[in-house]
Parts: sequence; structure tokens; C-alpha cells
Amino acid sequence: MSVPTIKHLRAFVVRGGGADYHDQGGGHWIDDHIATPMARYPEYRQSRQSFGINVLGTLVVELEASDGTTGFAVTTGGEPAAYIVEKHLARFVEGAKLTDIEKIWDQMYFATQYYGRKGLVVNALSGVDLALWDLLGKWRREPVHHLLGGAVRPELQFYATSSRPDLSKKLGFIGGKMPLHHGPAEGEEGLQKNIAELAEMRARVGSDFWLMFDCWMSLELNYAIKLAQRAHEHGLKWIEEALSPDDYWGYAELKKQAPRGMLVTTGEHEATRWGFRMLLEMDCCDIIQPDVGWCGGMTELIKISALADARGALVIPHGSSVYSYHFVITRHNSPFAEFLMMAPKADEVVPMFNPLLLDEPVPVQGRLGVGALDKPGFGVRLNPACTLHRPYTH
Ligand SMILES: C[C@H](O)[C@H](O)[C@@H](O)[C@@H](O)C(=O)O
Ligand SMILES: [Mg+2]
Repeated sequence: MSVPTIKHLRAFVVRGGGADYHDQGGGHWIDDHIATPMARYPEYRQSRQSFGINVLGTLVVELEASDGTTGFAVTTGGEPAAYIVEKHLARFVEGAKLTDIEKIWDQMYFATQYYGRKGLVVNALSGVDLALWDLLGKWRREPVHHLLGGAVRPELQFYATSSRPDLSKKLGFIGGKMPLHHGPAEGEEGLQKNIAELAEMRARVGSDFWLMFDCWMSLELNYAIKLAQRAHEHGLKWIEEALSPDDYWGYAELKKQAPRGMLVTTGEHEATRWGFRMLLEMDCCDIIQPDVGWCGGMTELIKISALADARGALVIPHGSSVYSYHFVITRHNSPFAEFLMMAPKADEVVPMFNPLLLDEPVPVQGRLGVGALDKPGFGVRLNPACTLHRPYTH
């Protein structure tokens, strides 16, 4: 069987949609006084968009093979990522066979290692890698989860991330992860508000529903320990991304000091097998949460997951729609998935990357059967109503 080669790689940007680091309208729960490292500056405390969380926007990577098969993927990266894809990464992709996924990854990573390794460059690399997996699936007419070894369970179960776990419970999710609203700069008063919010939600959802805090890198170690200790009274299941992603030492200490039974999680802003090896070998957390669009793509997530599996750690990828669903359903150490509630009031289930992807599946009563993932590749199409712009060529 002759394998087609990749003729064209194109990088596009598009505004709007694309989940939480993108343009949101006013009053959206995901941009309402969420604690961040910038919250030490009062002028940047109310809105993450005020300090530029949406400055990059979406990267769309499109591939076209010699037999006409096409594949694509979306991630976070915008014009700078498009530049890296067109001006640097394209040379390793065009002309390669569409099955050369490992070799392309290796060349993309080590050719950019001198200025990449994490962040924007690995986001761009991840976008190319996901597009390659979509292309391979489209060519083989198989869903990506088949290419990964197939489903180990008949359906996915989801927890939901939003400011309203009480509504998430009503919508059938197995748990609710709330953004932390007050960081150390707001002192004891802010800490008490955080705990009061948790207590209120616990009263609304009852004792069995999972409740978690997402701290989005906003805390320092002592505050995180205090928050964990006080939140323990209200059955907090896990404290997420409390510290800077680079503070491996702080995470290791937080995990030692966390109340028995409370989980420490992190990883959505970590990248590559090496970064996650550090988190795992320094015993920083109980659950790692790579974002497959940021950590190095599917090719790297496979490696990261094997490292975690060998140590009995769970891998619950940061919400990234179909790009994580196809992975989670194939791994025993990924027993559930995240769903990011992108409806402004968190009161209804809408596609995570809305409106970018047509046929994007969403959980129903907090579950998604494997049948919803059975289209070739990642099973989604770009919405033609979303205007793509190609800022660079090569
Ligand atoms: C809602 C949180 O503050 C983040 O924006 C969220 O996207 C991420 O941290 C997550 O774990 O979903
Ligand atoms: Mg998070």
C-alpha cells in the first residue's frame, strides 16, 4: 500500500470561540474575578482578559495529502504560532509520508528546542501533531481512538468546570470544579470568601458530589496549605494548579501537607515527557492534567501517560474537547474527563470550542458513549461560517 505524502501545511488564525483563553463576552463566568498570578495588581484582578489571557487566540493547522485527504486541528496560539508553523515546522511536514508522525514530532521538537520546549512553541507543535493524527485517521477512515489501541470502556464520564457546580450536578456531571475567586493579595478576607463559596456549594450539592478548586497558578505555598486545610472541612476533592508550574518544590511540599484524602493536581501548563517526568518523580501531584493541545500533542501525551501509568498516577487531560476524549477513552489511568462549561451562565451544555467545530460531541447527562467518537480522525469539521485568516505563508 503506497502511503500518501503531505503536500501542504497551512496555518490559520480565527477570533472567537476555542474555549477559555479566547474572546468572551461580558458577564461570562470564566472571566469573572478568577484568581490568577496577576491578581496581585488590583487593576488586573477582575478580568483575565484585562491582562491578555485572550491575546493569542486560536491556531488552526490544516494538512493536505497527495491523495487529497485533508486533516486539521485547533489549539491556542494565534499569529505567533502560525508564524512558527509556516516558517519553521512546515519543512519537516511537507514531503513526509502521512504515517511519519513520530519522526515529524522528533524533528519539530529538536529543531525548535533552542527556543521552544514549552509554551507557545509546543502549542504550535501540538497543533501540527493533532492535525497529523486527524489526517491519519481520515486516510485510514478510522477514529483516532482506534489508532490509539481502542476504547477500554463503553463511555466517557465527565466532571464539569464552571462557577456553578450545583447546575453541573443537575446536568448529570460527576463533579464540579470551581475557579478560585480570591488570591493571597485579598488576604484573610479573600480566603474566607473562598471557603464560604465552597461551603455554599457543598450545601447545594450534598456530600457525595465532587467539588474541586481550580487555582490557576495564583497561590503561594502557605496560602495553598491553609486553603486546603480549611476546604477539607467541606470535602474538597482536589486542589488544582495552586502554584506556578515551575514550582516543583512547592508542589512536592503541598502534596506532603495536603489533608489526607485530598488530591493535589496540576499540569495543564506543563509540557513534554520531560516536564511531566519532573512532576511525577518529584511526587508533586496525584493527578496530572496535560492539555493535549499544549503539552506536545497526541504523540507526546501517549508518552506522558505511560510515565504516569507506571507510577500509578491518573492522567485527566485539561478540557480540550475531542482532542482529549479520543485519548481518555483508551486509557485505564484516565477514568474520567473534564468538560469546560462555555455557556456564560454555566447553565447549559454547549460545545467546548463553539462555534469553531461542527459535529463537536457534548456529554449528555455527563456521559458520552464511544459511538459519538466513531467518525474518522477526531470526527469534527471546521465551521465554514468562521472566517479563517492565513497571516503567513512559506
Ligand atoms: C476555569 C479555570 O480558571 C481555567 O480557565 C480552566 O480553563 C482550566 O484551568 C481548567 O482546568 O479547566
Ligand atoms: Mg485548571
